[in-house]
Amino acid sequence: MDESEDIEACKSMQRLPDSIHSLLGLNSNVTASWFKSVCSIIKDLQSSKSGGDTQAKSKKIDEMEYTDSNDSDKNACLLKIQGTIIFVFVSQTFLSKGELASLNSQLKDLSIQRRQALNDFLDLKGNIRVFCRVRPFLPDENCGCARPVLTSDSSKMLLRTTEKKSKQYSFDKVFHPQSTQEEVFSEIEPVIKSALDGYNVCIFAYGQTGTGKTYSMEGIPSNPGIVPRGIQAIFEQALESNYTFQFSFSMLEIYMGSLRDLLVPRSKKLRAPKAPRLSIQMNSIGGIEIENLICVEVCNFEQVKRLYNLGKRSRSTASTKSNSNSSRSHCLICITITCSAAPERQKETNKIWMIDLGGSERLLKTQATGRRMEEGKAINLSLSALGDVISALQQKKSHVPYRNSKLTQVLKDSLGLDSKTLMFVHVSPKEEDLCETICSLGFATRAKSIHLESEESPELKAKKEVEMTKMEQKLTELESEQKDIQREIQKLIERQKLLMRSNNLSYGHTEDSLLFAEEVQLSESVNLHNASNSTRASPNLPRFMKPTLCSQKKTTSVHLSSTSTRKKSSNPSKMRRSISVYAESVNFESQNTVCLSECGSEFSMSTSYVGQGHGADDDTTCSQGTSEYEIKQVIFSVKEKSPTSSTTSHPHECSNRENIQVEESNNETHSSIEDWLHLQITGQAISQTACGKRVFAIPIDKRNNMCSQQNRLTKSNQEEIQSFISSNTDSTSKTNLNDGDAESLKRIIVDGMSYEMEDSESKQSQDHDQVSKKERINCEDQEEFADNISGIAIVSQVTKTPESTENIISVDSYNKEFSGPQQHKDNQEESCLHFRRTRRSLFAIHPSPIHQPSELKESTKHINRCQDKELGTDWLFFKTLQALWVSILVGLGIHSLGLGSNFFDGLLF
Ligand SMILES: Nc1ncnc2c1ncn2[C@@H]1O[C@H](COP(=O)(O)OP(=O)(O)OP(=O)(O)O)[C@@H](O)[C@H]1O
Repeated sequence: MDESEDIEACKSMQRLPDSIHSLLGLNSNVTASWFKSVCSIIKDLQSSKSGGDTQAKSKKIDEMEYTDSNDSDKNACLLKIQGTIIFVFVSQTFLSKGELASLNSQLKDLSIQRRQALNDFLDLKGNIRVFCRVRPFLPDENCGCARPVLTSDSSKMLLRTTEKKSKQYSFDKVFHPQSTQEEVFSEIEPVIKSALDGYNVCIFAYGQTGTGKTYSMEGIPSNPGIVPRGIQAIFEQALESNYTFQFSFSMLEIYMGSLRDLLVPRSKKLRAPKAPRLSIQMNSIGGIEIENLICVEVCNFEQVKRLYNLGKRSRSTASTKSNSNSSRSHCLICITITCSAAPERQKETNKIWMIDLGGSERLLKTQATGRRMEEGKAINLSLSALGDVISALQQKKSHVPYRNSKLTQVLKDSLGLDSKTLMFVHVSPKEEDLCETICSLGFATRAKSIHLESEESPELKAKKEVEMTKMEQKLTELESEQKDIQREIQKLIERQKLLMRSNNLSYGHTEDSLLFAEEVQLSESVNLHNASNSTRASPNLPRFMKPTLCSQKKTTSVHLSSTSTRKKSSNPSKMRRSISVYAESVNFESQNTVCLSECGSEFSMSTSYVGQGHGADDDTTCSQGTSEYEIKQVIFSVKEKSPTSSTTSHPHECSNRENIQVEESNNETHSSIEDWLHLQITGQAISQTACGKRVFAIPIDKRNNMCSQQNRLTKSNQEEIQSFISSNTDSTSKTNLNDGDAESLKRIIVDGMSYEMEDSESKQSQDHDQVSKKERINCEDQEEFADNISGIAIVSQVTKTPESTENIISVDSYNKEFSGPQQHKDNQEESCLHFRRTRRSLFAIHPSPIHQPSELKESTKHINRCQDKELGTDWLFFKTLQALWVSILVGLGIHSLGLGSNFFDGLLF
């Protein structure tokens, strides 16, 4: 019986108790032959699915005899049949639960095997692989001249250096000019899988300016490149996976040795506030964190695409001799993948970097001057540092020179060890670019150094090929086996749902049937418990402690609503606020235990960023943590909630209801993302007070689509803050804020001061911004939007350790704090944006007495007085000492000159 037939059969069975029930009053229609045929259907059903004890019990059906003596006997017969059918349903429900548990454990084993097989396969292929891509001639290029680049086979390349000489280079693969984007991507796909298995991945596009790096990475709309394909593949593969993942997106560039967040739009205004400086930090487990980098939680390709387009607009590009739209920086895209429900993954959180490197160029050839020359130098320097690092890793040197450039510092935790690195070296087919081509191929050779040094013999190579083919086959088999089991699970879930519905329908009909079914259920649950440990049923409970069938029915609905209301996870070790729908109730056991219990852990992951149900306690806990890093993290509001929360969940968890929710939320996501992008654009609208202190502001657009209720200050709050800010420009005006407000504002001021300090330190990035203003894309609409901001929400001081996000004070917690208990209560709904600040900045306070609320003014005055007092005592003591010392010196001098008192008397008179 195939899947659809099975389900159809189940559906008909589902209707059977109903049909029988409807016959209860119409006994005249029930004949002996009808009774017999129903009994045989039930027997068939039992024999197909039941076994062991279930079958023994179902012998009852044979014992049934149709007696047509009177109506009450007929009714009794019908009730017996009904009860038996229910018994069959219930027993099958339990059997399928046992089956589900075993399928789940099989699936887990398979996924471990598959991960291992994939990793072995990639290890054999090489954890650092270098590819070469030869660009085709462009329509406006003269392809008449002899081509210096020839590809002999898929891994070798001949470069004709002179008329008679040619040099051979070998790579993991060579993509000739006609190679398609699909072919290129085929090399990426296994690595994407590896990224979902928890390995860090780096994909680089290297090459001379204008050789097609951006084409390979980004592609063109009609022919997308590695980045869009890769990201799409990540989401697709996550969907197919057994686990739920969280993804976040960051985009930055390294321009002339400094980092710049591409998700922070540049402002055209001269006096516009600068974005906080990005700095590279290492966390306690050796991971690299970029302080202040915006990190956006994403849950589908569409969101990433929009963010990517936003970031792309801010990239530093300029027209050069070789390329009219040349990238003058390294562009780094980072997808951070988190999956805490999968212990077999290599890491709980890992990263996949996709890097469009700046074009390598010979300055002599480009004849670049001024800034273009400086840019070229910076690019070449960092490329050389990257080459050194890759070469050192290939040669397994004890010292890897990561510190030599910002690029290698950022990628430190993603290059080497068990990370996967793919380098696509691009070359031009043009004769005139021969020197650059030699340079690029030289770089590639260095990156592949270990391969060249231990040049494999043909036999060894052939053996390796065979081994790899075997591994690939094994991998394919494991993957298809995995898919089969996933399908089985899905089928079983469908069946279970139908059976459950049947049970519910049937139980409603007669007391007898109900009691009978309960009896069966109890005995079956005992069997099931013995059969499977993974089932969290509590069959050993005495009957009075077990849920009644009515309560089971209720709990089904409770469960469904609980999944949608998304309670908060109690897991305190989670890095970020998590919302769990983990179902603790034993009531689920009798219905869909395996599915729900596993589902709980999955959902607790999948909905972690939705931002609901942030209790006050949470926020308090968050605020107390110690911090090393400062990362601005933007979390989509509840409307933006991750479809991955459902779609990437374990197949057997995907209830129809959840799927429907996902589809609905997807529609909302699109409009919300637009709004969020606007918010990002206007996010630069950092309110600036006259004294230069900055308040990091999150603008709220007029439609209020993106920001959730809790992230908005009430109108009066906003007015208060605005009046406070304006009052700061007038030192005589007094604020009428209460103690709590003043406290909060103190913190804002502290933030402002520390930003100010950071600003003064970030001269280099300011310079960059000054320069880039000339090259910047049109931001007028962004500015306009910024001018239309209707209000501001103030971001509070946030602390975080890399391991724990309990230490976050989010916007909502600030708002809670600021707006008092009422709003606090209301703020349980959603969250939108989280900005984190370092604890360090808390201490980086310039004592500035102006523009402070009265309490702060008072305290500052007090501090100043104390300081003056302390300083004054020291100063007096020092002056006295100095005077004494001078007097002694003068005395000694006079004495040595032999001048007596007569001399002084003569002077005076
Ligand atoms: N494989 C290819 N097929 C078709 N066109 C290509 C290919 N590779 C590159 N091009 C074209 O060549 C031009 C230059 O490519 P691209 O801008 O990607 O170079 P780049 O290496 O990124 O340059 P830069 O370092 O200056 O940014 C573009 O017009 C691009 O469309």
